[in-house]
Amino acid sequence: MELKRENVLIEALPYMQEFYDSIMVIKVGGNAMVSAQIMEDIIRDVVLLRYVGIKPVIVHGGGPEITEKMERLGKKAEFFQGLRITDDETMEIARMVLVGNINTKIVSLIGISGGKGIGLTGYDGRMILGHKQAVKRVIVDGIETEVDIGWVGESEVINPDILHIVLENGYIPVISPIAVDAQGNALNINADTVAGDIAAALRAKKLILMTDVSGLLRNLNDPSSRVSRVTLDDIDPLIAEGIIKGGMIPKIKGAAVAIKSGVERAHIINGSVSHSMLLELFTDCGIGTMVYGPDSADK
Ligand SMILES: Nc1ncnc2c1ncn2[C@@H]1O[C@H](COP(=O)(O)OP(=O)(O)O)[C@@H](O)[C@H]1O
Ligand SMILES: CC(=O)N[C@@H](CCC(=O)OP(=O)(O)O)C(=O)O
Repeated sequence: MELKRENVLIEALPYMQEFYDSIMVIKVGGNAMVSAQIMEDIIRDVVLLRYVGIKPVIVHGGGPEITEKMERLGKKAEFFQGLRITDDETMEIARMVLVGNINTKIVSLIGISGGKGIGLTGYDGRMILGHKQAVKRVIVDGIETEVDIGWVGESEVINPDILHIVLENGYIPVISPIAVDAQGNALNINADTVAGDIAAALRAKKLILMTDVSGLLRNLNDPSSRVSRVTLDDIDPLIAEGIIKGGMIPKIKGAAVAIKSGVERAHIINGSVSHSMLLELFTDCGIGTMVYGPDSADK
């Protein structure tokens, strides 16, 4: 039975009270931004959160857009264990797409919806300091081979000061997944990893990872196989069994990093379903997959 409109609002009240003044990190994946309309809807929902007293922080991806731009420039996109092999030219393209296109688009949409967005990268306030990932060793035809994945980084230190400053002044920070190393070089980091690290550093109330599937699925071809709750202890076995793979690995690992640092819950939800974030946050029917630690089994 459909809820009457006023009941929807009443049902939301305890959640609004609980979340008031808390920080939520929202990762919007390139695959969730499948259309301009979806992107507009997601951003409008984020502005709504700000107006009910939540402090949202957006971390955005853009993997499919980087690949498309590379192909248009005649370059083949290559990945190693889900990470984009990033040579000098790829780094330039990634910065162009992430910072130049997607970040400014999101900031602009926030403005159109009546909020105040501010675009940031790891360079700003030295927010994400990192280093290049080590050369990988793999066995090919029985021979150990080295793979250099280029300017792919991992974060060492997150300085959240700049985020607190802009949040306290009513802005919605929009972060591109670019870090900086000690020499000032740009590093490409998976956006789920950045979102987990930022949520951890801010001790956010929640981390919300928006993607193009309804959550963690036991069987990728069967949407009804969604796992609604996952504890930290479930994660390694699910990866070892091959149930969690590809793009879901950095998501679940980012969620785990956040939970271990005190974030109460992480949610993996389908961003391409209209207003999925509002349903997750403000209604009794949790959607998607919730990742939680030993102390937070409730919704
Ligand atoms: N067990 C799983 N459940 C759901 N999705 C999975 C699973 N294992 C791998 N995936 C893949 O992860 C993808 C989401 O990650 P990704 O493509 O990186 O999205 P985004 O751009 O939103 O970060 C899904 O589209 C799916 O193909
Ligand atoms: C190192 C690495 O792979 N970085 C990612 C950064 C963007 C990203 O993570 O975007 P999605 O969230 O849309 O996948 C990339 O170059 O694609």
